[in-house]
Amino acid sequence: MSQMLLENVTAGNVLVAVGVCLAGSSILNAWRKPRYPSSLPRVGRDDKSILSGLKGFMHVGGWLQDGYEKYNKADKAFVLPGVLGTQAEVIVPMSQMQWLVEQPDNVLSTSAAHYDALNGDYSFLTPRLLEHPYHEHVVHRNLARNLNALIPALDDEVRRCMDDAFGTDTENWTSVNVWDTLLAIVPRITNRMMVGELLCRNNEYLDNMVGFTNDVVRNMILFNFIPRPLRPVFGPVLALANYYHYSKTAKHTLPLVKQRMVDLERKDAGDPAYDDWEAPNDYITWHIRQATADGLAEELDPVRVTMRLVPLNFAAIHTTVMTAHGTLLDLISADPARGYLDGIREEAARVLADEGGVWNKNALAKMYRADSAVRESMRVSNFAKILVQRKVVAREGVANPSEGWHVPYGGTISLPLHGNGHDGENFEHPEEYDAFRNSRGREEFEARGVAERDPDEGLKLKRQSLVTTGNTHISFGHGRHACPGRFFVAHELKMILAYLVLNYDVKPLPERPATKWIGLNTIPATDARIEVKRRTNAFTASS
Ligand code: HEM
Repeated sequence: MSQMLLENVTAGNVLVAVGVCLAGSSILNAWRKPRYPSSLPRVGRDDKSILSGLKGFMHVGGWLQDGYEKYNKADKAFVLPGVLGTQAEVIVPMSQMQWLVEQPDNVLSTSAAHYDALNGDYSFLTPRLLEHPYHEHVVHRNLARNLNALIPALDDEVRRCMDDAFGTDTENWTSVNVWDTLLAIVPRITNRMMVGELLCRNNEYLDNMVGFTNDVVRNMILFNFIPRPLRPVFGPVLALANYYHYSKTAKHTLPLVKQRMVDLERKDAGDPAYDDWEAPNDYITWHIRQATADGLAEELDPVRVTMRLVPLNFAAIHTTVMTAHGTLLDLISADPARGYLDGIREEAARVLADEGGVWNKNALAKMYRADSAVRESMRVSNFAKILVQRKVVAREGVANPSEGWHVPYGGTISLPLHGNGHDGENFEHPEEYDAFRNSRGREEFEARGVAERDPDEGLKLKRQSLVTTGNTHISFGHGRHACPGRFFVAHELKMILAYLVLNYDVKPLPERPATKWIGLNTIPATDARIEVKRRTNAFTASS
């Protein structure tokens, strides 16, 4: 039987099977799509053929831009068609952002949009994890308030893993693949915050956590080709790799979580053996403390805690790696005459000298140039074309007060990240990477005497920081569901950048390795390489 099956696996048969799946997917997609009002203008394909749907994958970015120029800039929403397995969405103008993000969660839901986009039915071990994203609540409540205390640990981890990844050879140039290097650095630093010092350096744990996030991304692509009625059959098969990778991480996290629960209980009970013990400042402690305070027995199951680490790593790893990758390539391929790397080097050395040579909240807050370089890269080298997706979960749908249209239950509404970030009315020379675009004004303001500083102007300039989301900066979302990890990311990326420029010379790249687009998402230039050499007068950040 299996012999017969194998004999039938020819290129032709595979193509036919893929074609049938695509056709089925497109037909079912058309049938189940939410009916958007006819008063909303449409962009993109004007016929419903499968071929047009397939070609749409290549053209959807252009359609989105057309809609942005024609409708969003005139304060109007429009419908962007779905391509392949994705669903059509309503793209609202930035003037409606406040309305969008202020809708209650039982009308427009962030988590339901994430659940659909990430295939929450299958890709995250149990649907419960994304149906009730308790890990997000824990992060919202705990990360920012514990961040300052985490800085010395992050600094320590940055130094260690940057030395490991970039080497310490002061004689020869070393060529490194930027993507792979960041994948060796970022998960480790991020997990120092999530699971602490010992586990964050465990390669088996890290490799499998990264493996899991890759599984989710791969499934996001593959599910597009599987018609919805067939997903209960194929979904569990696609999720096998996710279970495998999770179980390899749980091998390490489960004993840690169980031990932490015992330690916290004994400490709280006043056990004298724990007089000198301090609870580690990491996600595991925050989760146990938060779930205890919230009285949620379900979230105190040690297995559940280990599972929560998985979507959290998913939210943190690729987003940060893509942002760091974009920023490094933008900086290194900019004209050296613009002095970006030297400028950040000068800033980092000056700020660290002022603060006694160690990173702390004040020192990091003064890294205006590094802060600006990252924010500007998120604008010009955006990793998605639309963002801030919300799903209509109110049975009666949602009505828009500005234009009067109504979107039914199941519809999706988003913001035009790319159009807004590349709009000449928002940014002078919008296609140019101007690393210090957001820091020049701040530096100039700081250089004035105190009497000459207008506090309102100071406040306005502060809004140009990486973590301040708003009309012209939505890369972290906006409103109450804006990324709660962004304060952590700002610290992490500034420390990485500072360590790199203080301790390494980097050869400029003649041109920016190209980013490709697949539908509305980027495929970063994962083969890009840079050459680095350890500086003989290296300035170890916390030495
Ligand atoms: C450069 C890196 C990152 C980027 C670009 C990024 C971007 C985003 C965006 C766009 C959203 C969705 C906002 C919305 O739909 O309105 C989001 C949500 C979220 N991010 Fe991040 N993120 C990054 C890093 C992190 C890190 C390191 C963590 C964890 C420590 C994290 C945790 C979360 C969580 C928990 C949410 C869900 C918030 C909610 O729905 O209330 N992110 N992020």
